Amino acid sequence: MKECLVSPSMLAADFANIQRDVEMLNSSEADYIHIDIMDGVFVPNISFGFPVTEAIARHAKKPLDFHLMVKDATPYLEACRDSGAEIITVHYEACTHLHRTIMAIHELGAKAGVALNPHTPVAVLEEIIDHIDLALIMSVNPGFGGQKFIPHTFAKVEKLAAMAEKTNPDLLIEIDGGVTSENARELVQKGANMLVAGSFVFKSENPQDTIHSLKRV
Ligand SMILES: O=C(CO)[C@H](O)[C@H](O)COP(=O)(O)O
Ligand SMILES: [Fe+2]
Repeated sequence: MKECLVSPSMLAADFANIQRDVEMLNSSEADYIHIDIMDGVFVPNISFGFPVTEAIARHAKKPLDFHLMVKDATPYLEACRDSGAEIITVHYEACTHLHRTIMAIHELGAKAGVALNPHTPVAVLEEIIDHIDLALIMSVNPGFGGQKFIPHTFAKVEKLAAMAEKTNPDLLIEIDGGVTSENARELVQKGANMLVAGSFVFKSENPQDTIHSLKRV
């Protein structure tokens, strides 16, 4: 049995009952709370903005893991940190000056992550892997919750884990999109150590039990 970190995504929470859902996560075995920020430009959807993330932060007792699906993350990094972000993840595909962005996140005192879309090879991380705390492999095309897991993700996780082993063995390898108990075991076997789950947690009969089972794949 391998234990991994679980970061349930608030994208699948009931937005009319945010406090209730955050408190449910507080008393669960979740390690983080995943916050999806979408700008309607980098991805064809808009999720929620900082007034909402601040409300989440007011009630959250778990660290917040921000996933920025925005065309230009720079103007929002400080607001993420002010909203309690412990991890701030930006997309490789959206950052021209990725190294500068990673440094800016670290200067704010947060952990820095880089997310890769399904079509982006993990090899693009080669020159930045030593400078980041987390790599997020998207296992769906970003923008929406409740999509089907893309199986090619397994091979990407395996490649990334091999890369990380050489130079950054503490790297968090996070998988996001369509994660369920069906694919979680293989993801962890291939080297993932942090799972995001939105629909699978919030749409289940007992979200706390579901989180418990994901931690023990
Ligand atoms: O980044 C995301 C979408 O772009 C979400 O974190 C992800 O989709 C989680 O939702 P689900 O587990 O329902 O797929
Ligand atoms: Fe996400």
